[in-house]
Amino acid sequence: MIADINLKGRKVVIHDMSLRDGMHAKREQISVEQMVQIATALDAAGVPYIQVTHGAGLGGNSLQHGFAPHSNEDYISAVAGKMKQAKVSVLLIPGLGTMKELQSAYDAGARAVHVATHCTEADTSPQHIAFCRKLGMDTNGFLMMAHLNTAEGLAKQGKLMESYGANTVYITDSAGYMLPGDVKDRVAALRAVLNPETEIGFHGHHNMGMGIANSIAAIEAGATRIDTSVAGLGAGAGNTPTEVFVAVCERMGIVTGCDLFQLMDMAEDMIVPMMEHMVRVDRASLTLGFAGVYSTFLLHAKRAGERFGIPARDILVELGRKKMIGGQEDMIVDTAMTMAKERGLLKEIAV
Ligand SMILES: C[C@H](O)CC(=O)C(=O)O
Ligand SMILES: [Mn+2]
Repeated sequence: MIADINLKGRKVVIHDMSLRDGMHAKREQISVEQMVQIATALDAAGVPYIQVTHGAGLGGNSLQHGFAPHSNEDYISAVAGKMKQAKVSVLLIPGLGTMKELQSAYDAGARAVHVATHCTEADTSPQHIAFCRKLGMDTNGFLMMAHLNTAEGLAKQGKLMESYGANTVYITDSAGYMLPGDVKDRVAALRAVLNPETEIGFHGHHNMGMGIANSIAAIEAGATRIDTSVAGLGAGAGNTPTEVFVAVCERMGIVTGCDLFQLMDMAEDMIVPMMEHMVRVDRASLTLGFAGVYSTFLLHAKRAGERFGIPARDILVELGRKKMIGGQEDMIVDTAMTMAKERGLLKEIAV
C-alpha cells in the first residue's frame, strides 16, 4: 500500500510537461503568449524544469506531426527570457531533430533536454547525448514505450545512454500501460546498474488512472525525477497531474519545493479553460493504456475513425496488437482504411 511506504524527506525534481506533451492535446496550437503566461506561473510556483517544444520535440513541425504556430526557437527564447529560477528544457528524437536544432535550441535559451528513443533503440542517441553534455545541458536519456522492453533490457539501454553522457535516464510509460509493480521492477533494474550519481526519471501517462501511483512507485524504487503536467495536460488521458502529485508528495513528506496552492489555481484557472477536449480517462484514452498504445496516437486515431467510419477504440486495439510505436503515425490511417475495407465500408467513402 502506497500510504505505508516511508519516503519522508526524499527530494524529487519535477519536470513539467504541460507545454510540450500538452502540445499534443492542443493539436500543437499553443501561442507564444500562452506559453509565457503558463511558464511564468510554473516558475513562480517553484517548478525547476519546464519543457517547451512542439509535442514531437525539435524538428517536430511536419505534416506527420502537425504544425505549431511558432518555431521552437520562438517559444524557447520567449519563455527563457522570463524565467527567474526555472530551466527551460526541450525534447529531441534523434533523426526527427538534428544536432543543428539542438544548437539553435541551446542558443535560444534551452538548458535541459530529453533525448528520446524507442525503448530498444538507445544506440540511435550517442552523438546527440554527447553533444548536449558538451553544451553543458542537463541531459536526460528518455526510453519511450518502456512497457515493450523488460527490466533487464531497459537496464542495458539505460547503461548505454549513461555511457554516451546522460546524467539521468528515464523510464517512459508512453502508453500509460504500466502498473506500479512494472514501474518498480524497471526502475530498480536501472538503479542496480547505473552509476550512483546518474539519476533516474519516470514519465507517466494517466490512461489507466495510474499516473500518481506509478510515479510514487518509481520514487520508491529510486527515481528522483518525475515528469508531470498541470491538470494533466498531455497526450492521451494526460500526464501525471502536477498539482495532484505535489499534494500527494506533501502528504507523504516528499520534498518537491513547489507551491501546491499556486499549482492548484493554475490547473483550475489557466489550464482547464484552455483544453479543447477534457483531458481525462475516457473510453478512447483508457483503451490506449489497456492495449499499450502510444498516447500521441489518440487524436490521430479519432480523426482516422471519423474519416473511415471505424470506432477509435477498434483502431487503437488493432494498433496495440500490431505494437505500433512513435513515428509510425501513418500506419494509423493505413490501419483504419484496412479495417474499413474489411468491414465493407470503404466503397462508400471518398478516400
Ligand atoms: C514524443 C512523445 O510525445 C514523447 C513522450 O512524451 C512519450 O513518449 O510519452
Ligand atoms: Mn509523454
